[in-house]
Amino acid sequence: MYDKVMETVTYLNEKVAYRPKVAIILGSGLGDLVDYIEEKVEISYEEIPNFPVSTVAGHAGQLVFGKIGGVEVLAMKGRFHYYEGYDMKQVTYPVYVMKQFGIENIIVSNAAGGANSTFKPGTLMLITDHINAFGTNPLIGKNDERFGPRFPDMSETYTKKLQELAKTTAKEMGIDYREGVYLGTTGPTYETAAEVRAFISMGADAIGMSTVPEVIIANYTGMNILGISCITNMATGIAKEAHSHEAVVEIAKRTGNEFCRWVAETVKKI
Ligand SMILES: O=P(O)(O)O[C@H]1O[C@H](CO)[C@@H](O)[C@H]1O
Ligand SMILES: Nc1nc2[nH]cnc2c(=O)[nH]1
Repeated sequence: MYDKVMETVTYLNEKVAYRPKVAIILGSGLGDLVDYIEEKVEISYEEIPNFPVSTVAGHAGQLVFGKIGGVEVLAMKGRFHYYEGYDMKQVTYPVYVMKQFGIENIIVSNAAGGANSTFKPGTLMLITDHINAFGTNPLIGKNDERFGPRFPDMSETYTKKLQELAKTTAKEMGIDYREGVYLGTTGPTYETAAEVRAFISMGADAIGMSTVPEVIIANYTGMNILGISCITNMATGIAKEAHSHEAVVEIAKRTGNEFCRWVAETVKKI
């Protein structure tokens, strides 16, 4: 794994002159953030040695290097999900690459169902913590100390300093946001109403099918982490209507403008 990651890193080092300090993983329908990136260099996942490829609608499958207000960034337009059939090492492969590429800060975003009944579709939620309901962990297997420790601490997974930065920025910009706990499941089914009731009793405010594996690896490798969920629908049982991924992507795109403005301004201060 280490050699493969370094092969990918070498390729990127040769391909682009950028050396970003911030990476952004864009969730379903949130790809428009790349419109805020100037002097872009785009690379398709297909071209990158050892990189998986995206198979989900709303996930383009490109690394986008460039600048937001002078700050060099790397945006991942399209992520990998466990339900696509990738194993956890493949799902989290880009995070290993980002870290070895020298990136110290990661912003993870997602489209998620609202489990907190005070939320509504379009709410932006700053992730304060998460619950791993995948039933597995991307760090299972032999540990490579070059990446991180065998037993990573997760007592401050979502970096307090970055949360404060995002909150101050939101207040300055008049952006409305909430805070809460993201629960990640394998999908690809949306939840049953009974599962949603169980997840609420566990402390979930938002439910999705991503983010947790990436964050586990980012924390393990020692990155600073900021997470934002875009609530695209209320979770099953709270919502009256059935879910569809098309509706998820549409709401994410509609809310995307606020999300993009918020992330872009926050990035400038990192
Ligand atoms: O988490 P992201 O990739 O934003 O997408 C969310 O939306 C999709 C379901 O509609 C799932 O992939 C879920 O995880
Ligand atoms: N698991 C899950 N993922 C989502 N992604 C967007 N909405 C939802 C949802 O309600 N549940």
